[in-house]
Amino acid sequence: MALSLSGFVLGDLPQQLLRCLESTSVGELLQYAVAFGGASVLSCIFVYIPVRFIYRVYFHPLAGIPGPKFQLISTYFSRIYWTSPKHRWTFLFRLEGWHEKYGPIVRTAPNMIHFNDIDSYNQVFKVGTKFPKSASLYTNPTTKGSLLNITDFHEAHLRRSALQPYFSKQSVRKLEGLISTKVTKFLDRLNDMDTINISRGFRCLACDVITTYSYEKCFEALEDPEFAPDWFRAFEALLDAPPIAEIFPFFMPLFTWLFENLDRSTIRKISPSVSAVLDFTDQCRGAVMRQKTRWDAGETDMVTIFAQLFQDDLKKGRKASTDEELTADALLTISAGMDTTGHTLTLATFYLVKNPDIQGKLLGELKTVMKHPRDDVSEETLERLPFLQACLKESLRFSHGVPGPLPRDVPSGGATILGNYLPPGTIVTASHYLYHTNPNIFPEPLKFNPERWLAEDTRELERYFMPFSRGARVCIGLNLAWGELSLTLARLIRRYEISFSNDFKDENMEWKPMFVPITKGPLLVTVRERRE
Ligand code: HEM
Repeated sequence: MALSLSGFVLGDLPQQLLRCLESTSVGELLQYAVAFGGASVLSCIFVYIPVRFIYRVYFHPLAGIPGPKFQLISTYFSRIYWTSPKHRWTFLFRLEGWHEKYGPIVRTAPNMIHFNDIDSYNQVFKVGTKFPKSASLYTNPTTKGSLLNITDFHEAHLRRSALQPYFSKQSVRKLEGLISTKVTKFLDRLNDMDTINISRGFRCLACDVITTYSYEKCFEALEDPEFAPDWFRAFEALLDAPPIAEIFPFFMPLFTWLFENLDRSTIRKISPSVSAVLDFTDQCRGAVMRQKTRWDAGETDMVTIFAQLFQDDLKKGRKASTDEELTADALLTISAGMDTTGHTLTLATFYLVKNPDIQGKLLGELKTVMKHPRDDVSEETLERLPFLQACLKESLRFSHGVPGPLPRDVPSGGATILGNYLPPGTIVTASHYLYHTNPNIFPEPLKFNPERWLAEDTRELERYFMPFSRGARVCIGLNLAWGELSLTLARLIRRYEISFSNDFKDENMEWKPMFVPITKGPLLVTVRERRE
């Protein structure tokens, strides 16, 4: 029987529909479903998407902001395009070209703009900013519950102010002996290795510093014969998440839920990397929970960055962190401190080996405060060495911290950027990479040239230098990072003659802008003790 819709009277439409369905065969129903589905897809392709595109280009509140039109077709289309093998990890570099073509403000998605203008950067990334972190990026399940993912200002301020005292310059100075001990261990290890994957070595060093510093429990990554503990390789594998996770981000919570609820041996069979990361998370949870138990039992005299988070702060109205939040922050401090510091030291070493004249000048300066190659030195002394500081700044400029784009939301009430009104909810983005490579500020930006930091007036360079980001969400570990960077680089260069290993190629240092920059391959070196 043909399904007739003609006789329906609105009042008893449900009954009529039921009767009609009863007398319809399954085959006919399927035919209708296919026809309906097909019609929907066709009207979506030929009506909905074009109409929406025309609206976005000509009538949307951001229509006046120039930018590539193909970015306005569909978010899914863009995600598929930018995760395709040819274009994956190239978005950041394409931004450069767009800014050249369209000017300092570019519309990069229907509801998103990117700006390349230092005054606007300082407007958005300042202390007391009204632009919160955007949930469009800070929802990564691996950092769920941690400080990094908090978008609410008040909540972030409470969490930061509980952690910050442990990362003040004074606190870091007190634990300088700890950093020095780990640096000595790292340097001694290099002596008995042939070809050294120093990219991993630096990360293991940073891991051992931050875990000892955070909760007394050193993870002993430097003990691994190849500087490659299992969990560490797993992190490397996971950083390169499959494109499908980027195209359909809403599947991520489902995967996370699945992995949280399957038993570990099953997960190991499905994905050894995920299983190793979960083991590592358990290790972090175990370390921080052991401390919490001791704290709750009244044993408050211990090294921990979590002391304040273990308890309520009634005065400020902050509740003690949950076990999940403590675990997430433990994981965050390790991953945030390990990769960024490791990457910067890798680039510093690469450029110093590549430029023997620069290395020679640095060595000369180091000899003025370290008479013998194996001498220890304090950070305070190193702070007075202008060329070392210049080399570190140049390495940080090349490493970018988090290259971008970093998204922030326009607050209620809207905002004006570069003369353009942006309605509330617009996502504004900025990329540290573009400031660090601005040729008007850093002539020959891709040349490693520490001398630029020794000019008489470097105020303009400093204005464009933000490897630790700026403002309300500036890196919490920057004092610790400076301590690690200066002590490690100074003692490494003073103690060893370093050469590239035969297996090393310069292309290894090309990098992909994931959330942090990841080089194409490792820095492989050989070392020889300086005999003096
Ligand atoms: C060379 C070393 C480092 C660089 C270049 C660096 C860079 C950065 C940058 C650019 C951000 C802002 C990210 C964003 O807005 O999404 C950040 C955040 C953060 N960094 Fe670092 N970092 C370094 C070392 C460290 C260390 C050693 C720690 C140790 C605890 C650390 C802990 C953090 C934390 C917890 C945050 C999140 C802050 C928040 O969301 O409020 N970082 N870092």
